[in-house]
Amino acid sequence: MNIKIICFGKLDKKFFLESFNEYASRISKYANLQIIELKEEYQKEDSVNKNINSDLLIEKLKSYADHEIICMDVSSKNISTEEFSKIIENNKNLKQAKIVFVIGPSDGYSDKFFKLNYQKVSFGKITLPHQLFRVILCEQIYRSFKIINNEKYHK
Ligand SMILES: C[S@@+](CC[C@H](N)C(=O)[O-])C[C@H]1O[C@@H](n2cnc3c(N)ncnc32)[C@H](O)[C@@H]1O
Repeated sequence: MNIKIICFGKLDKKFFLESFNEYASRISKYANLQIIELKEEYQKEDSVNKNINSDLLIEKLKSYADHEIICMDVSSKNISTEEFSKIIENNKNLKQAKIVFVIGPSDGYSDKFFKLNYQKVSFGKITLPHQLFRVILCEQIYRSFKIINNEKYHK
């Protein structure tokens, strides 16, 4: 199974990198994880940055039309870990499945992006910084595999 995370920028803090590497290594037992880092525009006005970064994302996602695309968005539908694991599990053929999770830009998604109606989910109504969110998303992906495989994991 192939899982991609499209996100903006790099992990530049040692503690985030170490945590991410730990979960990436755990996930590697279950899936092929690939991180695609886009260069974020942040030097212009917020509204301009938002459009430029969202347009970049829209272009990038065109290459993944054959993937299930899930955009992570604070203000969208809240889902539990079990519901999140179903998104992974519901891919009919786990070996062939291709999922892309998207971590959005710092200024959020543009109206144009929202109009494209990608599937969007939230891990709750708190806004997490994108580097920390990458770690949390990987932990939830790992946790999902433990649930799917009925394996023991600390609560
Ligand atoms: C710093 S946040 C962006 C916040 C932006 N102001 C907004 O309202 O979308 C960067 C990205 O992290 C992800 N993110 C952060 N907290 C999240 C949460 N609680 N649920 C889902 N995604 C989250 C989203 O993909 C978001 O686009």
